[in-house]
Parts: sequence; structure tokens; C-alpha cells
Amino acid sequence: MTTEPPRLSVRDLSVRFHLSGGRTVAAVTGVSFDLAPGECLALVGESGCGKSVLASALLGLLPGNARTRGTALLDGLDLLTARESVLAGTVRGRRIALIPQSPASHLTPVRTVRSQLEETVRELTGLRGAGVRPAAERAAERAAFPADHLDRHPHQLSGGLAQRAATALALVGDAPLLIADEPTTGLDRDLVDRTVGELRRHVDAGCGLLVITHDLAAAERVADRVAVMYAGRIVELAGADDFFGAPGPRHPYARGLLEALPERSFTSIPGMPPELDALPGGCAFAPRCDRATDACTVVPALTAPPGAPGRAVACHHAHTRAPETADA
Ligand SMILES: Nc1ncnc2c1ncn2[C@@H]1O[C@H](COP(=O)(O)OP(=O)(O)OP(=O)(O)O)[C@@H](O)[C@H]1O
Repeated sequence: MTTEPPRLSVRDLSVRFHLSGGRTVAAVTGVSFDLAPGECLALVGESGCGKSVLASALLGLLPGNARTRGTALLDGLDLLTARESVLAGTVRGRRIALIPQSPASHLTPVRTVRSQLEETVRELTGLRGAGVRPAAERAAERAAFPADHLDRHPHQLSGGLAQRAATALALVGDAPLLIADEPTTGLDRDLVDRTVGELRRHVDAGCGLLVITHDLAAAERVADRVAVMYAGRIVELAGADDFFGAPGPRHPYARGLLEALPERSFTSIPGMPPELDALPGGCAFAPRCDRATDACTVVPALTAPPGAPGRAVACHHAHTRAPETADA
């Protein structure tokens, strides 16, 4: 893990979607975290908990019915209040690159990978003429996209190669911050391994990486720190070694997510997450939690538990011991 000052510093970020009929979706609530150069933070949680909305907020890609609050400073620039011309001209692709959730739909179907890479090189680097082709080929190489497939169209690529093509496009601008949204979804184990290895190489080369995933096994392989989201809030932030090893997660939801893995006890968490337009008062996990008491009618703050440096948990009844010895 790195000790450099954060590259991205998010404080109290909330996103609300205003729907017709006066309904409001609380997609992200009070999220705070830092990300340093050369560090990977994995943002994990069940589908619909707000992970992708958080990424869209950082990229200035929220739809018109969204309202944000808080700050998200990228090397001093507040991404939440920056003008669209600044985000489009200096941030997206240049200072933050997105490896998208569905690479196939991110690629233009009627053009070869080479032509899309070359266009991105011209747009993001200003290179012209003879320098464009080798720059596109270098980006492909860095994403382990095979040179002999560069003249193919997206429909001629496997899922894994489409993923690499999208990664190559993301790498063209040499952005110091990468956001990878579900980079391993739909890939077989072998490709998950390769994708994770490639992402980690970028981190080790100094990139900050925010990986959004519900694949905890992939998160374990790539992340330095883990942030667990539930119903739009971060409920636990921990170093990956502490989280996946001993003492393990402290929040009952985070612990349940880990225990649901086939290689652990393979026990799913009972119940369903709440609808984000009808959140219960108090702790949103309480209806599914076997530790819930009257105290949980008050939303718990994300605070550092005693004796656990580098960790923050939002629970009135956080676990304190290793999973093997934890009290019921
Ligand atoms: N434009 C929108 N208008 C209203 N609600 C939205 C909009 N976009 C997203 N949401 C809602 O925001 C919530 C969070 O969605 P988000 O896509 O961030 O979840 P996620 O954790 O990334 O899940 P997944 O892994 O399935 O993508 C969901 O309840 C979703 O329905």
C-alpha cells in the first residue's frame, strides 16, 4: 500500500434521482473515501447498491434527474461541480479512464479495433500522422490485446478480447486514475485471472484504481483496500488483508457477503436489500441482521472501531473477533 497523499478524495457524496410523482431514489448516501496513487480500492456490494452510480458521479455522467451533494476532489478539482466542458475536455479519458461494465456495447460495432484506438489516440494525445499507429499499437500491447486482432471488428472478438480492447481504449490517455466497472463479469476463471493480473500491473505502475465489483474473489486478488456498500452507503472500509484474512469483516453484512462465497461457508444472507426509494429509517441492514436491536433505529456512523487502525465500520453491533471464534 502507498503512503502518498490521496489522488481522489471523496467526502460525503450523495446522489439522489428525482422521479415523476415526487419519488426520490437515494442511490448514494454520505460516501467518503480516499484513493492514493498506486493503490486499488475495491467497491463491493450486491447489485443495485449504488456502485455504478457512484462511478458515474465521479465521471460527470449522471442523467439530468440526478442531484449530487458533497465533494470529490481529483488532484484538487471538484468533479461534482466542474463544468461539463472541463470534464469532457480534461477529465474523462485523460485524468480518469473508465473500463466499462459491458465492453462489447462500449465499442463501435462498424469499425475495427485499430481504427477506434487510432481515433482515441488522436483525440486524447493530439498526436497526428506517423506517430498515431505505433501509439495505438502500444496501448493494445499494454492491455494484452493481440496485435494480429487489431484489424478485427468487435463482433469478431471473444468476450475476453472485447474486454481488452475496451481496456486498451481506456489506457490511451495515460490517465492516473482508472475506474473499472465489473471488469470480470461474464469472464471464465482463466480470463478473470488475466484481467485481474493486468489491472494489478497498472496499479503497480502508479495508477489509482477503483474497481467496482460483486466478485469478492477478484477483489481479494487485486485490491489493497475494500469498501463495502449497502443500500447506497459504505458500511465498512478495511485493508484487504484484514478483510479477507483475520480478523475479517466487522460489519454483519460484510461478513455475510464473504461467508456467501462457495469457498467459505456458502451461506447466503437471508432477505433482500431495501428499495432505494423506500429506505427504512435507521440502519438499512437491520431487517436482515441477526444482531439488530433498538439501537439500530438510528443510522450508525462510519467510525473506526477501537484497536482497528485503518478500518471504519458503520454498525452499532460490529463483530470484534476473527470469524472462527466470533460470537453468534
Ligand atoms: N437514472 C436513474 N433514475 C432512477 N434510478 C436510478 C437511475 N440510475 C440508477 N438508478 C438506481 O440507483 C440504484 C443504484 O444503481 P447502481 O447501478 O449504481 O447499482 P450497482 O450497485 O452498480 O448495481 P449493478 O451491479 O447491478 O450495476 C438502483 O436502485 C438503480 O435502480
